[in-house]
Amino acid sequence: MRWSVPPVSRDREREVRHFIDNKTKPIGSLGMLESAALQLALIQGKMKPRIVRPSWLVFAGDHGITAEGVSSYPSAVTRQMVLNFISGGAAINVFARLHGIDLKIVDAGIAGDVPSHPNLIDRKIAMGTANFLVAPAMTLEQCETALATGEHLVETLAEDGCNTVGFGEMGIGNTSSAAVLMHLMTGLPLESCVGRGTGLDESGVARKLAILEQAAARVPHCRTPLAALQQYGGFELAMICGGMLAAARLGMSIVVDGFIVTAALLVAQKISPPVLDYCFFGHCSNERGHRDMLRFLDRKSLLQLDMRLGEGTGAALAIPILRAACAFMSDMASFDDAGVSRADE
Ligand SMILES: O=C(O)c1ccc[n+]([C@@H]2O[C@H](COP(=O)([O-])O)[C@@H](O)[C@H]2O)c1
Ligand SMILES: Cc1cc2nc[nH]c2cc1C
Repeated sequence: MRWSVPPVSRDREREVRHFIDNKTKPIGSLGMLESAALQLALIQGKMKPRIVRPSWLVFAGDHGITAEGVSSYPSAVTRQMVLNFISGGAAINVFARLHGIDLKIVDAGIAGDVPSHPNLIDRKIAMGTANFLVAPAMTLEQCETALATGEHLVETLAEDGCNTVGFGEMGIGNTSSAAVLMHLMTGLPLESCVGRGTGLDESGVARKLAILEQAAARVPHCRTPLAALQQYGGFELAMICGGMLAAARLGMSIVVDGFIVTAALLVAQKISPPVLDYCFFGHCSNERGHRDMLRFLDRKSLLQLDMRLGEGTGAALAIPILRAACAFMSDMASFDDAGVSRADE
């Protein structure tokens, strides 16, 4: 099957654990660095894994549902922020430069023209999705094109020698898409999936919830991942979903960002559950629902910084942690090397 992902082999798990436990530290004392190192070693099939050419794809798209007043910012901000990304002034630009991350912005479906630029990849499917309160967000053909586009972009990164890909997004209104997808993929009540997004107040969140309840009722029993993505997704969400499945199939590590990127992963793991073997969760976003998404997936995030920005920023900040996990595997002395006594039997 085109989208099927092989699980990471666990054959060398004992050997890798033994290698970690032989480092000069009490067993388990490096905490989540140890689980990250184990996972990286198994993904790469190497005792000394490395983060090579970390590359971030930030997918931008607009959302027809914004016509219902579900966001505190106007749709025009999607395009304006993309101009900011290409001139290098957004938070993700700053963090990417700080950590030596290659950054590309993808026009997945911005509702407006954007001038061409070397860091902008034009894959515009349409000028934003349709309003999913009244119609499917996209056609099945658009959905399949978006999945394949994400796949091809990640294949190109792999051909260029990147082994670690981070996903980011920009799209006014996309917490509405993400909330409905979360509801459909996890079965959790919509109420626990809907939050403030860019900054709605309590009454704004109540109105957003009422609109999303009505939208979700438009298609009863919409539980298959492809149908959910077509009905309620966004072009950027669908590209991220296809990109993640490709990255996993190619044996790359995936760094997941916040609420919206994890919603795309919820869809991807319904298509092929082993994609999760390749995922690292950069941070736990403050957007309502993200913590429950991570609980549903039974995964912990590397960071918890009360952020809720998107753009791939929370994922980018986790790169030094993944590098630290690689560094202790390759450079730290073992008990034998250093002549340090082990714990008493
Ligand atoms: O990453 C997150 O957890 C996150 C949480 C809340 C908002 N955002 C960003 O805010 C935008 C969507 O918010 P909204 O209110 O317009 O649906 C979109 O551009 C996201 O990148 C991102
Ligand atoms: C200014 C701004 C920057 C963003 N970056 C990601 N989502 C965003 C939403 C807004 C409103």
